[in-house]
Amino acid sequence: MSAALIEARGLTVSHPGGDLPVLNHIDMHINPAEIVTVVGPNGSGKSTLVRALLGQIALDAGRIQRLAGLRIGYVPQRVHIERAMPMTVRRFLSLPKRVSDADAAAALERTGVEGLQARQIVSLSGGQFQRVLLARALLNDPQLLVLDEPTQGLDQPGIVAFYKLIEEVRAQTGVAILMVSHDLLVVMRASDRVICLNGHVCCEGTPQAVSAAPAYRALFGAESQGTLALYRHHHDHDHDHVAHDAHSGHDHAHDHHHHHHHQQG
Ligand SMILES: Nc1ncnc2c1ncn2[C@@H]1O[C@H](COP(=O)(O)OP(=O)(O)OP(=O)(O)O)[C@@H](O)[C@H]1O
Repeated sequence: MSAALIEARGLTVSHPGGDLPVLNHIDMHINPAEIVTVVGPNGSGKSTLVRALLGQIALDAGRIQRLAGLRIGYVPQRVHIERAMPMTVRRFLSLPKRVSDADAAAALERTGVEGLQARQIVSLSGGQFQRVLLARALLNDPQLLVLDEPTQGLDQPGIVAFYKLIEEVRAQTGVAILMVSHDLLVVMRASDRVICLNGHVCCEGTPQAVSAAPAYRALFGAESQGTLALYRHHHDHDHDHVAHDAHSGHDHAHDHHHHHHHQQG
């Protein structure tokens, strides 16, 4: 039996009207207390994967296995959340489920925004709102937090601070975290495992392995050079994790090296 919190096998998903599947035969899992980040270009199916894992959309094929009674805290993309409603932080934390004042206060404190209860949601900064969303997602004591582009709209210091907070929350609570993100550099530092998605799983493994993988570098081009450089810089003396997932049985069909043979004239 698998010890994973959630596991997908052969996950294939199409959207209505789309002729080709958005996700093709995805195999993935998340272990307890693990921080896993899904990266990929726009439209590569990241949000679709998250919604499929949450059981929000129908599958064409494959299956998803969740640990019995798995508690998930979900923070959808911020752009999809209505913020204009007049509502205090305190009331927002009691939606959809009523929570005690003590629990609300503890959650805000844990995410570094203690004392904001009386504030209107609309008056919060982007970073404060993100932390309030995280506080709400933590209220049901989840075993798995799912965050879809949690740092969208934050500035660089805000992004760094948010990932630091995520790591603290994981250390304190043992929650596993599945994130979708575009912040390649920061993601690489804050994740235990990275899944590079482009309709299928292009490559996956430790941040270091993924940032060196040809499929990842082909997908992200110049931006990937930055993450690789970062890894060389931070892991110059680390010889244990140099090998990437060549032995994991994942699809490396897109990892071809092209050797050009020049004929001598
Ligand atoms: N409800 C839907 N109905 C039809 N097509 C959809 C739907 N949701 C997403 N799609 C399409 O599926 C593809 C994958 O979308 P998805 O949002 O999963 O990608 P993404 O990697 O999260 O993109 P982004 O980085 O831009 O958020 C896109 O081509 C998108 O237009």
